[in-house]
Amino acid sequence: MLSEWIEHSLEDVSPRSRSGRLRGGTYTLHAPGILELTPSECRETARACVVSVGIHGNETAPIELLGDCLARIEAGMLPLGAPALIILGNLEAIRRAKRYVTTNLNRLFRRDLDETGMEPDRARQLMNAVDAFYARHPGRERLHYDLHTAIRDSRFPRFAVEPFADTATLPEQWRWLAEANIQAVLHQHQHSWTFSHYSRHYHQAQGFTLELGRVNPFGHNDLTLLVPMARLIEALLEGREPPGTDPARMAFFRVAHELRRHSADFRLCFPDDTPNFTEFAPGSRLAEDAEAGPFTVEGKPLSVVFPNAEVELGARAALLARPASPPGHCIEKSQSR
Ligand SMILES: O=C(O)CCC(=O)N[C@@H](CCC(=O)O)C(=O)O
Ligand SMILES: [Zn+2]
Repeated sequence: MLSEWIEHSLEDVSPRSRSGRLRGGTYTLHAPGILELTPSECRETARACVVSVGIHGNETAPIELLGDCLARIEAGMLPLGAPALIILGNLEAIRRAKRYVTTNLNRLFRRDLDETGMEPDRARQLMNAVDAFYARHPGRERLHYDLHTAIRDSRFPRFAVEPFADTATLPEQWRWLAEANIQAVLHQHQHSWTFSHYSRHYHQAQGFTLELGRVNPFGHNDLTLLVPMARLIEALLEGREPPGTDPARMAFFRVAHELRRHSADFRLCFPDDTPNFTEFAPGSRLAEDAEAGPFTVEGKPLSVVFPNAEVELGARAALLARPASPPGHCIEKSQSR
């Protein structure tokens, strides 16, 4: 059943049964694309894990990676030892191989959301599912990895976005992510209302958006590059303590400024295929907007992440970041980089 869940969810096939047994536990299908795994025995070290993929419909590598993990659980190769909520985010967008259908789902995860439509309704359903899941596992450390791929190349193809929130990241996370071959970390500077931010902000979870390479159609992803990330997710599903390594092998950045598209007459002043984390020197003009005017780099260089001039009006068109110190290092060190 598990190995067919993704396919059946995308084909909108009604499940024969909404719950059942699997090796080492049970599964429950709460709604289309929302699957809970409950181990017969939870390990002491187990976290309450939310793993989400396909929040953007054209980001297929994480869906393939998750499919492999589920197949391994079903085959008895991966003994379930942690409660897990597995989410296929924007089913209709995945079917259409599009980032979203009417609006970007990954900007809607807020409890005061009052928009209506397919994506807002899905955001509410996913928020309710996460709320209920964490409530079923009180006292257990909470974790949420929201897996994505980026539209363009990157100086660091695999990187983590740490949402802005009051909840501090535990040092073990940096160690696990470094071992999972994450190459860089971007600290957010303000609330972003993404899915990983939701779990961090409202549930104090260790939540991250993980960018795992570039957008590709199904069947065109090189999953060998993601083996270390798959091992991390498998360790978490087993309820084992994942292995870690020195976080200083990752590059750390902090968002200094967010570029927003204010008018229809908006453009980014660099080529469309500029890789993420490309650095621009002071004096470089980065954007022109009929309403907000030009944006020029001032002071120290800025690195551009997620540039996209085609976003909806009012939405984020790029993050602009500067190097930051690795956790546990002093500020002076980062400034001298
Ligand atoms: O490559 C891009 O421009 C977008 C890739 C993507 O979907 N990124 C996420 C990041 C979420 C975050 O800021 O935590 C997004 O834009 O939703
Ligand atoms: Zn995405």
